[in-house]
Amino acid sequence: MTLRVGVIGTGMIGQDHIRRLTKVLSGVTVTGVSDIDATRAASVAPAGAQVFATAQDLIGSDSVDGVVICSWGPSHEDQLLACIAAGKPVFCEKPLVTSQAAALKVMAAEVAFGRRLVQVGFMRRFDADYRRLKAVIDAGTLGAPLMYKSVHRNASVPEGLYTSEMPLNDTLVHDADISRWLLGEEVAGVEVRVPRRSSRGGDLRDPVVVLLTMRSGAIVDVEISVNVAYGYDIRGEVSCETGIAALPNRPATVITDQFGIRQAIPEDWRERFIEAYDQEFREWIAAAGQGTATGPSTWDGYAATLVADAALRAVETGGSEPVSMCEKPSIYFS
Ligand SMILES: NC(=O)c1ccc[n+]([C@@H]2O[C@H](COP(=O)([O-])OP(=O)(O)OC[C@H]3O[C@@H](n4cnc5c(N)ncnc54)[C@H](O)[C@@H]3O)[C@@H](O)[C@H]2O)c1
Ligand SMILES: O[C@H]1[C@H](O)[C@@H](O)[C@H](O)[C@@H](O)[C@H]1O
Repeated sequence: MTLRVGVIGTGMIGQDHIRRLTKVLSGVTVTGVSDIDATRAASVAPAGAQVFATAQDLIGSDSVDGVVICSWGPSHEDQLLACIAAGKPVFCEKPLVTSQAAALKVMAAEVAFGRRLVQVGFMRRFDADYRRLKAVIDAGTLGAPLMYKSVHRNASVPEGLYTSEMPLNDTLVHDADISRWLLGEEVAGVEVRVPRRSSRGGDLRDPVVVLLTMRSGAIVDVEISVNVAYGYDIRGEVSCETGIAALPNRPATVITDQFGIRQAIPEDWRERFIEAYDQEFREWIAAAGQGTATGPSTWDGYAATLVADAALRAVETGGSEPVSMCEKPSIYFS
């Protein structure tokens, strides 16, 4: 069976996902696209795909079995609720939504539907290196994890569009999710420290250091820098009782020339996580074909939203902000 997919939001990542859905992956075809910028949608629509005037038209169409949401975060809530109302499996780019209230609304709708329909785009969980790191921690041979260091550096961010809240409510969500997944527990509290500002970002609050205290007492420290110029640099290191487990630096050809001996650094997330995005969609296509979803869920999106909200509060208060979650609905136990 071929899954017929509609893509909402045809900007940077929407176009990259259209490329993988049409040129890389099998068992899937893009039958529709939609964007508030209709010219952009029309210019990137693959051959044979219909350009829908609105996201709601796309979601309701008989030619769409599953939906991929790549619009801006604040639009996700309405689009997710429409997908759930239509009973259609949906892959939604992070962040799931941008407020706790919205996350609870989406969760209530999915629970009322009775099974998972939503997969959130936390692609790190599909990255082979992160999967190997988790396997080492889960094996328990290094003892209990005590600390995790997560480094998240972007070369640059879109000027004017990326605001001072976004390191905490757009970028941090990846680190929050991967920390919960690697350590197998929820976040209990969040603190934020703001070091000397990088002059490269103008008024942008950059970098930031975020401390997550997990329920066991394990501590995660996250560096978020979004203007480092040299490339997209993602690192992770777990300190356990009797050893350390760390992500490898990505293998790359070693170049020797007049500038020295060096390895290239990925330019951005598209390059660094190219295989992870392919794999998250392979798994989504298989699950969506069965009318459901797999991997990061609405619950995980909700958890990351709470961490983002707490981080934004912590910047204001300068203290530790608690994270308290509602009871986990049974559809999210796998
Ligand atoms: N998983 C990742 O690594 C990753 C990487 C990049 C972006 N993202 C996420 O993907 C989403 C899109 O990011 P981007 O970088 O592609 O942004 P972008 O600005 O390049 O593209 C977003 C597109 O969505 C369209 N859009 C906005 N609101 C819409 C609506 N209500 N209906 C239809 N179209 C709408 C815009 O016109 C634009 O074309 C964001 O949520 C972002 O956080 C995730
Ligand atoms: O939307 C992007 C994307 O999620 C990247 O993976 C992250 O590194 C960026 O900081 C964020 O702005």
